[in-house]
Amino acid sequence: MLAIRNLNFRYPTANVAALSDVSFEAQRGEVLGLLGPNGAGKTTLIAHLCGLLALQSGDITIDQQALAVVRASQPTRIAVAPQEYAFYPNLSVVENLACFAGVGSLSGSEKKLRIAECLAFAQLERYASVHADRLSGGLKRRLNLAIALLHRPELLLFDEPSVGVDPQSRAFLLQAIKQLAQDGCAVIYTSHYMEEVQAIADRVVILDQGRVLIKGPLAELLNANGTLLQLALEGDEPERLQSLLSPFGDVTLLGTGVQLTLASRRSLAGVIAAVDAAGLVVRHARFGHADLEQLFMSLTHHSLRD
Ligand SMILES: Nc1ncnc2c1ncn2[C@@H]1O[C@H](COP(=O)(O)OP(=O)(O)OP(=O)(O)O)[C@@H](O)[C@H]1O
Repeated sequence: MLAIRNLNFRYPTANVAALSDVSFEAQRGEVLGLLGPNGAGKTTLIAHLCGLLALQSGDITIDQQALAVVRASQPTRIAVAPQEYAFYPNLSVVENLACFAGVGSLSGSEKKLRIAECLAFAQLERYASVHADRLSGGLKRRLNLAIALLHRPELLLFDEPSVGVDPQSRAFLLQAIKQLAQDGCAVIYTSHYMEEVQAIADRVVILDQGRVLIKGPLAELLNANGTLLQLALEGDEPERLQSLLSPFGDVTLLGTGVQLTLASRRSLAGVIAAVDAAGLVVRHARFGHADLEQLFMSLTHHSLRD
């Protein structure tokens, strides 16, 4: 549905590119998780999709048509639920919906029906007559969501929608976004919370310093990347552990411990035996497939939150 090809972008005042040769696709019926640490280029990418930044080089198409053409001729096919609150604070919830419904092509009974459906989907019926500025942070995000859905968009962009949201609203938002993809939308969900992306994404693109570091179906990425062992010692001697374990695979310092990506043909038993023979006492151990954070760390040797 959405195809991004070889996208490059540099802000006029910047020395380095914000996006370098970025290519990926988003499909209907799927949540694409766009993940990356601060400054990775997520907002710059979303700004392109919203038409806020002009292309410098590369292509963005929707069903093989240039994005700019689609945005000009059928703007309601794409909707964004932005990081900031995108509504009129002095209007009630339902007045906001009526106002944004009027901006597009909705009118008459269809407009009324769609407002009711979006209120219901975002579970905002109880707050319909409340002024938007009196809503809690979580309810404000839900109003952003309801507004974004009014015109039945085919591509929905969520830019860090859960920042500053209480856990209950966060769980609701994640479930609602998953539902939208199941109903046939293409959804792009940006976040620097890898747990969220891991919870809802079908496909993942990880950006780092403006480049695509890794992309693919979430399940494949998590299964393909070997087995990880995280160890911490009594007495906090991670450097000693790092040199001891380096023959067993790729070792990264991780706070007071280390993370080892086991090389093929190396076994967990061998690692334990080596630690034991060195007389080291293990305080914490975790063994299993990598999660997205660990995958990112094993590729970049720094954390998503650095
Ligand atoms: N208006 C601007 N002028 C110059 N450089 C910018 C501008 N906006 C962003 N940048 C730079 O472009 C790069 C990508 O920034 P961007 O905001 O897209 O990253 P991000 O992944 O959204 O980060 P965050 O999670 O912190 O929002 C960074 O190096 C940033 O400093």
